[in-house]
Amino acid sequence: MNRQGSGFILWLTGMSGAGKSTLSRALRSRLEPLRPVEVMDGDEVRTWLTRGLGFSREDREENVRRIGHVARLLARHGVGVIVAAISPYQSSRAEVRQLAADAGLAFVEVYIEAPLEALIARDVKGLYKKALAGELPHFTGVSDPYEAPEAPEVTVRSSSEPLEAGLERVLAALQTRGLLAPRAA
Ligand SMILES: Nc1ncnc2c1ncn2[C@@H]1O[C@H](COP(=O)(O)OS(=O)(=O)O)[C@@H](OP(=O)(O)O)[C@H]1O
Ligand SMILES: Nc1ncnc2c1ncn2[C@@H]1O[C@H](COP(=O)(O)OP(=O)(O)O)[C@@H](O)[C@H]1O
Repeated sequence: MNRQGSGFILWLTGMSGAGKSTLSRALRSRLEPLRPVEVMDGDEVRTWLTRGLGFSREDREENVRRIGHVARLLARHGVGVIVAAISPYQSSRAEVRQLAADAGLAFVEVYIEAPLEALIARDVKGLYKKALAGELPHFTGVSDPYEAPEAPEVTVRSSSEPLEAGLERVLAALQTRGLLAPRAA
């Protein structure tokens, strides 16, 4: 346990449009009154921390590694860090989980699952249309792999359950681990 007792990394993984940003915003609203919280969203992180990285395997691994490093720094000081990144490779997610474990920090992996057909139908950003037309190489789920987690702490099925249901399960997972209490003074 770290000195301040309650820093953690809540890692949301899933394909584009699965609902990572939506769930992270909902989680932030619920957690903020209780404790310090930061959201690290792939889209935003790529504008700052990992600007210049692309979507090759090597670049995605580097992206995830840097996010994991900063998340650990924050969590070590008692912040509840919510990461929302596709993070498609099992080995990368295992690496950041290990980083957290080495620092004595809780790591809670949340898999946001939705069938590809549902994501194509949603297509919030119009990226699937482009990818299916062959205009976006290395697009996760279409022309690039997504390795689903085998044993995530929580699975959220965003195409078949309301946001609130998944949200409550994630909060319950934090509660069970004693991570919802306000940070000790
Ligand atoms: N080729 C390709 N594949 C997947 N996603 C793409 C791609 N090109 C751009 N985008 C946009 O980048 C966002 C994903 O960035 P991440 O940092 O989360 O990706 S990763 O974890 O490094 O795999 C992702 O955001 P989300 O839709 O919020 O997941 C997309 O908007
Ligand atoms: N549990 C849910 N039930 C129904 N629709 C959802 C759910 N979660 C997310 N969505 C919808 O799916 C889309 C997901 O977008 P977003 O959160 O930006 O995904 P991501 O960050 O994974 O790319 C949004 O339009 C959102 O309203």
